[in-house]
Amino acid sequence: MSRVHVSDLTKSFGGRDVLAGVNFDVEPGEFVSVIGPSGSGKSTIFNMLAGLDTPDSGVVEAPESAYMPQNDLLFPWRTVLDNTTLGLEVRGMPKKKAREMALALFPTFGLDGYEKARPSEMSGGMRQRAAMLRTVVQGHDLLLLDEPFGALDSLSRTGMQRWLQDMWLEYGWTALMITHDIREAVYLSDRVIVLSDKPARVRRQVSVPLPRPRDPLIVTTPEFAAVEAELMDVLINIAH
Ligand SMILES: Nc1ncnc2c1ncn2[C@@H]1O[C@H](COP(=O)(O)OP(=O)(O)OP(=O)(O)O)[C@@H](O)[C@H]1O
Repeated sequence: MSRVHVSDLTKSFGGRDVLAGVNFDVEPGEFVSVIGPSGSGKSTIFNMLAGLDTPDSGVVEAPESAYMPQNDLLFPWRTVLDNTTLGLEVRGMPKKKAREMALALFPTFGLDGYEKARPSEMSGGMRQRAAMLRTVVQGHDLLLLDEPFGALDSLSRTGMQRWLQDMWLEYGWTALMITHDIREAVYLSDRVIVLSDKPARVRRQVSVPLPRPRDPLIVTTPEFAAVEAELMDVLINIAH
């Protein structure tokens, strides 16, 4: 089951409350974004979903996940192929088999011909796709994406958002994504969870009832703008 269930989650660090009772669910196959003020505990929640940290109290139920952290964390001295096999090798898969599995995904991820390149020889978008390939090849149903496109320029970012939507439609993952970009959240998501300022609670959940596949120009429609405005309004009220 790839359902995510988070209930009454609390966490403090050094006596300072960071999470003050966080509740949300994510249904199998749903794409949900999490936005909120800086330092509101988004990465802390993801660490718990990934099993890297434990809550002080509350319940976290999530299937085994593939976690793609904020920066791509590719090793500069390894080739792209050897970077993408890393997750499988760590889990004990023989190198040959790991390479076969990763190589099969290279065309889909737009990385054909770059197997032997080093990360420094690739664009930011390609590095992100390589990091995503390394994540996806591990075969988990739940994708945790922490600001996957934060380091990219706006044009590459738009291209990558469209690409991610296509991948998600094809593979049917359950996806949770942290982003600071309201437009990115609306474009990609079925639902957006807005966290309050620290200590975090879920302030609002906003559904995005826009049809798929979504053309990048959907951002210019009144329906898109209405969802964007609702989110903007919640976030501005948190800040003041
Ligand atoms: N291991 C830790 N030890 C101490 N404090 C921590 C630890 N992890 C997180 N924090 C603190 O908890 C708070 C929430 O951090 P977190 O990284 O979850 O926020 P965030 O919403 O992801 O932030 P941003 O949007 O800036 O990435 C911050 O004040 C941070 O300093």
